[in-house]
Amino acid sequence: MGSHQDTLPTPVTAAGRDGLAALLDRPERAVIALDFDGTLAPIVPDPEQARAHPGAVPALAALAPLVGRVAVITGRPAEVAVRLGGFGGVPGLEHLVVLGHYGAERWDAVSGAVQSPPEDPGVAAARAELPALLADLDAGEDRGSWIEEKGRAVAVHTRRAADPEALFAALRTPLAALATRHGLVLEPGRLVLELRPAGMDKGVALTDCLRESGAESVLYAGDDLGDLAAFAAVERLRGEGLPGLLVCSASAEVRELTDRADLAVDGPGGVVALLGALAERVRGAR
Ligand SMILES: O=P(O)(O)OC[C@H]1O[C@H](O[C@H]2O[C@H](CO)[C@@H](O)[C@H](O)[C@H]2O)[C@H](O)[C@@H](O)[C@@H]1O
Repeated sequence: MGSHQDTLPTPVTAAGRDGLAALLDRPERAVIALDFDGTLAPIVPDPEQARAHPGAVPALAALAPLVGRVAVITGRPAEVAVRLGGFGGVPGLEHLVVLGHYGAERWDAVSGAVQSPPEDPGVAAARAELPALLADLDAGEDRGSWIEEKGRAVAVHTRRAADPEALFAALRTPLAALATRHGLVLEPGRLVLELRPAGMDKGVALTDCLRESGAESVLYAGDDLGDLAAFAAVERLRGEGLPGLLVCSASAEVRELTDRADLAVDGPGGVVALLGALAERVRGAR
């Protein structure tokens, strides 16, 4: 990896500068938590083709031994994020944790196993109704929608449609109604509408992870609407005295995180550069 020593950016907010200072002061008590798609992995049209940015695993592996914990918190099934990210069996990532399905699943590198709750029967019921509903709306696969089977959730993607935003907008209300009918919630994301069980979000997942780790500071990086719950958790915890740094992996597709972030970087490449610069700064201070 090249030198990042002089490239550690300064957060634009006082709270973010405090968060970064606390992280650098006691890195061994810091938690670094990151989203996967759009943050560690560039966005691509086919979710199965997504891969971690080539610099992501080396940067995480360099940083992880220097901090209290590194966690990936993702809407993906944990096993899928581990596979697409290439996170398993990596020297330096022996204690990595991947919290999948917005925190409902947990994979840890020590055991290599995934812990999951029982499946919600509402997901199977909603899944069974989806193809007919999309056909009734003239929004089937022939119109560019694509159903992602996620096991504990089901998602409808519109990125491949001729007008992805228009299809997304047209599907939002009917899919919200379908979710409600089956006791699920609708999770909107980057040209994706996911129907998933209620009761867990990235804010709950991050808060639990911080408590379990005895964290004294946190860095959270995300790019999409599902990351706002984690942003809100960090904001709340800052009010309770836990310093935190909010990083936005910025894109032209999502604006909602930029104003809430202490630091905006240019997509996964910017996140990787930030992680590398952090590792160098921490190592240099030893
Ligand atoms: O929480 P995340 O790790 O950000 O996962 C959120 C969703 O990401 C995936 O969809 C997004 O990435 C795809 C691949 O780049 C892209 O094609 C799609 O348009 C994006 O929305 C994934 O497919 C979903 O299951 C995740 O929930």
